[in-house]
Amino acid sequence: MAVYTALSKGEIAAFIRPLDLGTLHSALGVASGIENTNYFVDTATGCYVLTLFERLTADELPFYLHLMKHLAARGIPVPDPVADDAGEILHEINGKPAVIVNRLPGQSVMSPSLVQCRAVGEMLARMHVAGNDYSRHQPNPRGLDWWRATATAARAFLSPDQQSLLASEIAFQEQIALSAARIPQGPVHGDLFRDNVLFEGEQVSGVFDFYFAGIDALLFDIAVCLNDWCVGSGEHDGARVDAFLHGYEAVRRLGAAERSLLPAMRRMGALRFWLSRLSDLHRPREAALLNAHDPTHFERLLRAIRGEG
Ligand SMILES: Nc1ncnc2c1ncn2[C@@H]1O[C@H](COP(=O)(O)OP(=O)(O)O)[C@@H](O)[C@H]1O
Ligand SMILES: N[C@@H](CCOP(=O)(O)O)C(=O)O
Repeated sequence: MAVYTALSKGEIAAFIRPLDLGTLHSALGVASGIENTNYFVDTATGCYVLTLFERLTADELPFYLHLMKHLAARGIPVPDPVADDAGEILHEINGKPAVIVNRLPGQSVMSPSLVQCRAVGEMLARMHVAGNDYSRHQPNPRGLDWWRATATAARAFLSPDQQSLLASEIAFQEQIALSAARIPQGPVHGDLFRDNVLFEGEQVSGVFDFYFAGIDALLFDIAVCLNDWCVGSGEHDGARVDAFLHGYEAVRRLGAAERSLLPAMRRMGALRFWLSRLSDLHRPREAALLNAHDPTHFERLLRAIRGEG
């Protein structure tokens, strides 16, 4: 994120007191990320991340928080929300919903090796398998309805050529929606970019930022990853794509229908992030620290996957 809500050390100390996390040693606002306010919080018992939700409401959060608990309980290295004495994992601070999770070890890798691409593919498949029996349901919050609404709002900022690309891509995605609904579905992370994964050497040590998760085609997650992890200077880096898919399929094989829908899903992933970046750019929020992402990157990628690059 950014730090949208500044918290004093005293406020953070008061927040963690009922959670048995020990004395507060330090609290540092985190500059990366764009959705929520995050603080790295170190206490006598360990290192944690405190997140204040700036857009999501308390009603919307249980799907994400329980998904993280579900995956953590099955050995996936994801943040595990800390419960209070009553077993409640969703808290409140300054009138906003808040959660505190363990800080995962490792670093994000912006230029992943083939071995790291394979490792993230394998981890994604493990997440998909582990999420198979997750019982809560919520549609992908960045699905068709959201694209339509966001495209309408973004239109004023686009050239005629961009408007026509947007309209034609949404029409294409509407056409394939039925086929996409017939391939394997389950909880998807929805935003598994390089900055949401941590590595220790070649091993994935953490996957975080589940706040765009929902139930959707598992292939959507694969497409989002290929669009971020396996893109070099052009549309895609074939060696990285192969490494990622080999890793994924070592755990979960793709069906024939999934394979044939992959290019369409990659278009869907590019559309989704083009739209969200446009929306963030043109409707920026107040933040003490905020780094906006470039929408034109995904416009170019979308054109390239459509064969118009
Ligand atoms: N559980 C965690 N363990 C380690 N680092 C984390 C964890 N959660 C967040 N971070 C760090 O905080 C930064 C911002 O988190 P992120 O979830 O991307 O924010 P936002 O939801 O605002 O986009 C990340 O880039 C990462 O460095
Ligand atoms: N990954 C998205 C932006 C979402 O921000 P995050 O920091 O919450 O991952 C993008 O690159 O557009």
